[in-house]
Amino acid sequence: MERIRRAWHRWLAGEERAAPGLGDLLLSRYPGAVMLLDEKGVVLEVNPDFERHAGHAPSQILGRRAVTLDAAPLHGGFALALEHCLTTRQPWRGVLLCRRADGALRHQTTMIQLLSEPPSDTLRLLVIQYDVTGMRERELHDRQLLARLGDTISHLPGVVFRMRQDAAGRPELLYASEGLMALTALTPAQAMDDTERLLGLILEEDRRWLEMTLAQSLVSLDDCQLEIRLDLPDGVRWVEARARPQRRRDGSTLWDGLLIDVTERKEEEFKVRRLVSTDILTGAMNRRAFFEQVAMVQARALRHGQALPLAMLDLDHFKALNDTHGHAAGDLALEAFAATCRECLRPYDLFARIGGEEFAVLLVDTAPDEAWAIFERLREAVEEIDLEVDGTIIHFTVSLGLAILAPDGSLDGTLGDADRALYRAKHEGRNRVCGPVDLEPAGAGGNGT
Ligand SMILES: Nc1nc2c(ncn2[C@@H]2O[C@H](COP(=O)(O)OP(=O)(O)OP(=O)(O)O)[C@@H](O)[C@H]2O)c(=O)[nH]1
Repeated sequence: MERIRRAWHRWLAGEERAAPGLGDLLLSRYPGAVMLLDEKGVVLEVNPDFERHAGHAPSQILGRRAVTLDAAPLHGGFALALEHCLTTRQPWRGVLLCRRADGALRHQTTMIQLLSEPPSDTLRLLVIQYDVTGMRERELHDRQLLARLGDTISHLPGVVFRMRQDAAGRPELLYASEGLMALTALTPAQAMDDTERLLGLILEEDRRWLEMTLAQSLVSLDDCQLEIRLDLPDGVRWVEARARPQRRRDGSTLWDGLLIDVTERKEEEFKVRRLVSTDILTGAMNRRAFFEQVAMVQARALRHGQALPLAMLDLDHFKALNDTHGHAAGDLALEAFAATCRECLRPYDLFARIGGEEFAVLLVDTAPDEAWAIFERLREAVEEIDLEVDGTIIHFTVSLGLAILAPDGSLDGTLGDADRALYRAKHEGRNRVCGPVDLEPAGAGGNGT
């Protein structure tokens, strides 16, 4: 600005009129309108390109007050800006809405600088304008577009987010759309303020899974996708998270992604999975599901080098029960037997119907030397079932064959061992537990019949 002022002074003094100097160059090359005003705001001179930029021929404005350019000449910003400059003797910068001769309104970024001309110190005002209408329209358009986009995002049935992980892996939520509130009852502002508050909702097991998945994606820079559970006041909800990583030069990573509540879908999936993996009569898992579940439990046990107690269970003289009381009574006995087993076992032990009246149990997180007592209690509980059929109380018993599944052992092989132990139990009189002799407590066995 100071350079323009000095150049302007030199130009006014005629120093640079003979050969084009900086002032002339500025005036002829400046991509906007330039005016020199007297202290009353009357236009004394304009730059050569004035008409192109301001939309008025010099003849229309020279000798007239500059404020006539203002869209509201009487009380518009131009008059206030000039007054500000004259009273404070400070430059003024701002955007003025001006009207061209053809009536079009244009936004002009305006700088007004007070000049005092020596030796008389006559006051002059230098006004430099640059038409920013296009820029403002684009800005407005972008802002409207962003607002519409924000509106659309806030109506999405999910959450759009951006998260940053610093080089040390510390996460920080940079953005979350409004959907976060419906999903977690946290506002985006609360979650951005305290990222841990949001991440703390993830079940611990799933948090480890999330961290592992993010770490893998970071290495491959592939999209990551996983399902995690959030522990919310109204229960656990399943959320599908998808995110794409972008590595930054400072070692941090940006994750842009989506969170979608998939609880209903998961519940349907569980229902279907339960149906295809469950025996309808007894509610026990079926043979196929048992093999799948045992493989998972065994994979975990392998990490800890744990052996798993397994038993085959077979109702005694079941054919006779069917023959005497009817097949329906047999079904009732099977149901009562399964219910008793579930009562005696813990929810995470695996209990399956392997065949007709043949069942299998795998005890999870149980030392082999504790197994015998558990199965013995189960045997006793079955013995105590009073099954009422058509006014008659029926009793029945079960024989159990115990075996130990080594952490890296074969399930088929161990089921074979348990089957042989079961055969022994039948052979030795039924209603008893048989198994490896080293596990057998002194005086083991049931009330053999
Ligand atoms: N009611 C009913 N009976 C079944 C079902 N599945 C198998 N059974 C019967 O279970 C009986 C099994 O008989 P066996 O294998 O001879 O054995 P058991 O009579 O129990 O004799 P032991 O096992 O030697 O004590 C057969 O009569 C089958 O028909 C079922 O779903 N419902």
